[in-house]
Amino acid sequence: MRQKIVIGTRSSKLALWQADYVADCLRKKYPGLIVEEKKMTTKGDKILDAPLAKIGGKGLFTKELEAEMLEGGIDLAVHSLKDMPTEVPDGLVITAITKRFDSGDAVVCPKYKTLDALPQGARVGTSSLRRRAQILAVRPDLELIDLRGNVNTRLKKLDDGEYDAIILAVAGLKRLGFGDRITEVLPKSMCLPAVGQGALAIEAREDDKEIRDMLAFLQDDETTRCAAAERAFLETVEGGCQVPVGVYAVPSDGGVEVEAVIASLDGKRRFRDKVKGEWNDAEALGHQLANRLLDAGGIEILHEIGLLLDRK
Ligand SMILES: NCc1[nH]cc(CCC(=O)O)c1CC(=O)O
Repeated sequence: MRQKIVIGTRSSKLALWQADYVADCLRKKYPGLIVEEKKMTTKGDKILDAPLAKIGGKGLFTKELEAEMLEGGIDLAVHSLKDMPTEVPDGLVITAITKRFDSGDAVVCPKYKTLDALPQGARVGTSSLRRRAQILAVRPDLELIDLRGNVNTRLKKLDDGEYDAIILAVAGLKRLGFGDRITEVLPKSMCLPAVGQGALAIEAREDDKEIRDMLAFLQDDETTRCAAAERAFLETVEGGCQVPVGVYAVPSDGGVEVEAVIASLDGKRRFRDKVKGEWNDAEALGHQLANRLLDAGGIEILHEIGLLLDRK
């Protein structure tokens, strides 16, 4: 048993909440263990003036932490699973995925409350192509405007009157104590979440058996299986957080059901479908669903967006 563990984290309030959460779980489980946090800045934190989709690049929020872990400067990193690229660098693994409580997307709109109630042409802030496409599909009249920055900054921009409504992950808002600002949770029938949205990924060195054993208790098996299906879907459509795809896996009849969408940026074309199967086939189901949506026409959308270079 290690006497001291160093957790690497980004320094946004949300990232710190997530690192603190894991640190507290570790201290409770292993009384006497010294748990330290090392705050780091990633490329995604530095570039705040460009839309995420334009900066591109995988691992925008993870790379610097991963390099530090490989060097031995930190023992583990806590990430939002949704920010994790499907490929983890050699020598590292996602060693545990924590229980997901909230997977959905929220509307924060003090004046009109719901998306339906927004007046014609209202200004809606989101930096996610996935949210943009799915919202335009039902409300093509709305003006979608890019919104960057951490959760606190985004809420401030709304309060300053730059937007009529903004869309954020339910999980992030609740973690930071802003659950009461949510005026609507978008139904999954309208808006499918990002891969892994709401779950935490704990990344460690692959060969660090001691740390990995110590972290094993944080793993939630159900969430892990669902995440496997969702990440397999993403792997096949080949994108990061910033492609207009949504996917959501849930336990169903002792197995798993996976539902996904690929949508054009204007929301006019949408390919959405679902598959159901055994727990053990979670990954295969994710791949299968991705291929089905690509074949149905999704592949043209991804080509248009220029994100899909090579179909695997
Ligand atoms: N891309 C930023 C990001 N990464 C994780 C979350 C929220 C927490 C989560 O989904 O687990 C957010 C903010 C948001 O999308 O509103």
